[in-house]
Amino acid sequence: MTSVITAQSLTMRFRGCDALRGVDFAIEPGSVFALLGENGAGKTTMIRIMTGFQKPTSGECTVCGIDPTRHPLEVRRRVGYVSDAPALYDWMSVGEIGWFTASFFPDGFLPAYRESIRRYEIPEDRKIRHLSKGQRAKVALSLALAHDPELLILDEPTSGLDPMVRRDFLESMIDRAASGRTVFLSSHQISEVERVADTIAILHEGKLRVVAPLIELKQSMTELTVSLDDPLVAIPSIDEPAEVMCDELLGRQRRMVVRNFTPEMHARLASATGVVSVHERPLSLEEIFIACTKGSLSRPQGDSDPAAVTPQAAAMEVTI
Ligand SMILES: Nc1ncnc2c1ncn2[C@@H]1O[C@H](COP(=O)(O)OP(=O)(O)OP(=O)(O)O)[C@@H](O)[C@H]1O
Repeated sequence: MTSVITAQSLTMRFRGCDALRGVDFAIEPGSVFALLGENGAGKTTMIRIMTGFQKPTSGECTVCGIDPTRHPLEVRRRVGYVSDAPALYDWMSVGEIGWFTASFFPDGFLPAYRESIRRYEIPEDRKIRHLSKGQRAKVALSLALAHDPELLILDEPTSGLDPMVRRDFLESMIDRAASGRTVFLSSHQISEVERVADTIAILHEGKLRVVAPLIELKQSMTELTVSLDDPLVAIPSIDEPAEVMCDELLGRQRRMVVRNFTPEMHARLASATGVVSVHERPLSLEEIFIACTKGSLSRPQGDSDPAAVTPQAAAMEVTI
């Protein structure tokens, strides 16, 4: 299957800031792919590169098989894109902006746009500058969808929409994916994303911490609570294929979020000297997000636990 979007070692360095640090992923057609990340994680930068508005410092990206750096207009013709702050011509009316945009697309754009505007109950003769924030978002979405693009790229698509419209809109994304089209969205709204996305990527300080199908991601992450005899006791290190996403010491309890933790590792940990008990608990997507975005990646840390090891916990770790 040909990927709709690919990113290879994508890096974006602004003055004094590494917005993206070696990002790799590939998105297959017919999926709803959600890019999650805290403020400043690099989501908009990623989208600006994909849509040809930003040239990466290094690395490669393709969108619908096209390099957006070399052919930005071609990419923008093929995809539907709504930015986090859609720039619409304020002096046009809702009808005029549809008519104007239709001139860049094949026949069929204008009737589809007008139908969408009618469903959102926005008067065609109203000026863009007189629309509410939510109405502007609806106009931007209608413009992005009217040519029925094979790929829809949405930066914070639901900000400004009321809960009813938000739900309907996100559910319509599932229908798009079912018909073979692809949706890429960036969001902070984890509970909403969880309802619609089939693949999740979590970006933290410009680095992708995880990219995986939602179900697989949730099955692979576990929270470990290790009760200890003594807070200074050394416990066996958790090695590959497992990955410690975060690690905290709370009194005599070590709390870790671990990916790909196996029953053998559990048995080894539970039988270690000084370990009283080991409890495992599945995590919600929100808890996974917090575990992946806690702490700073720029601090010098061990390879197996790049997220947030407390100094005490790091000092206690031994390899067996
Ligand atoms: N043109 C620029 N010049 C300098 N720094 C920039 C520029 N654009 C973005 N950055 C920086 O790059 C980092 C990533 O910004 P970006 O807008 O991609 O984050 P984001 O994940 O979309 O955040 P938010 O959720 O707050 O919108 C931030 O630290 C930001 O300050």
